[in-house]
Amino acid sequence: MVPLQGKVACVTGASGGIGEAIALALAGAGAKVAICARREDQLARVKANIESQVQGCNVLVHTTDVTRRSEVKGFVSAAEAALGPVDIMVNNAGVMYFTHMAHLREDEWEHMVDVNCKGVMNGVGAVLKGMIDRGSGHIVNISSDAGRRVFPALAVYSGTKFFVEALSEGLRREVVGTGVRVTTIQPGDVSTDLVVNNTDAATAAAIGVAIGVRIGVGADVNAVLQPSDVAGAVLYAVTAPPHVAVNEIMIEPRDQT
Ligand SMILES: NC(=O)C1=CN([C@@H]2O[C@H](COP(=O)(O)OP(=O)(O)OC[C@H]3O[C@@H](n4cnc5c(N)ncnc54)[C@H](OP(=O)(O)O)[C@@H]3O)[C@@H](O)[C@H]2O)C=CC1
Ligand SMILES: CC(=O)[C@H](N)C(=O)O
Repeated sequence: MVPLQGKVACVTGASGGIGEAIALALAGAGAKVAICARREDQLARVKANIESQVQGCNVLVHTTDVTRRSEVKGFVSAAEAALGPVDIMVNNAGVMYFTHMAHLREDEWEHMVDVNCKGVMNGVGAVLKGMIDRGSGHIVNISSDAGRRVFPALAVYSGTKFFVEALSEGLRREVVGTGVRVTTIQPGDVSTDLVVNNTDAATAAAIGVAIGVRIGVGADVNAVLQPSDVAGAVLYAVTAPPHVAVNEIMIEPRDQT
């Protein structure tokens, strides 16, 4: 079954982790896929991976920093020129730093706001008018369970994900009647490299989390999600019948408290 045949999908932050899995799932469902992130070598790896698994697929790759509005518009323009109008925009790029605020990692605070908040706004801004003009389109914002409750040492990160929730809910209410749908996905712990570049070892030790390694290494299989689990939630939302709005999906490992 190819439920997304003829559809065009853009995925930000698709050089690994959840974004890679989402791009693979959308391509597997028949969509023409464009991916972006900053690391060219990893984007090339993802393109090769998807094309080896999905017959006839040709993934468009665009090096993009989502904090730069012009680059996100450039990504969408490149996708539209090569593939056609964007039907599905997945704003997935994100960063997370475990850090206590008293440690004043102000650069990390700002980086989270820039990528997680401004990056999502830039993604919305690049596709919204076209979707409204065409009377159809689906914006999927990758939030977090941290967009629903605040976790230790994630004050700023949780703030950014609460922002994603508020922006998405506000947008959804504004576009009612236009044919555009908006979904947030709120994953719990997923086995990715999200905290590999964390540096606040004192905070990590204090709250008992592992940084500098892939999330979930050594964890019980029921205590961590795989990126493909999150991709499945995205696929559910974007393949729902046109009259159905899947506004939010919280998906956590069975044994996460
Ligand atoms: N893993 C988890 O437990 C959870 C993750 N999430 C969310 O899922 C999303 C994906 O994270 P995940 O896959 O886990 O983490 P990864 O670190 O594996 O992936 C993050 C992706 O974002 C990209 N990215 C980061 N900064 C930028 C930027 N400035 N411009 C463009 N792309 C950027 C990275 O690419 P590059 O470095 O090449 O630019 C990479 O492709 C994030 O929004 C995260 O908050 C939500 C809940 C749980
Ligand atoms: C709060 C969390 O750690 C969540 N798994 C996320 O990475 O967003």
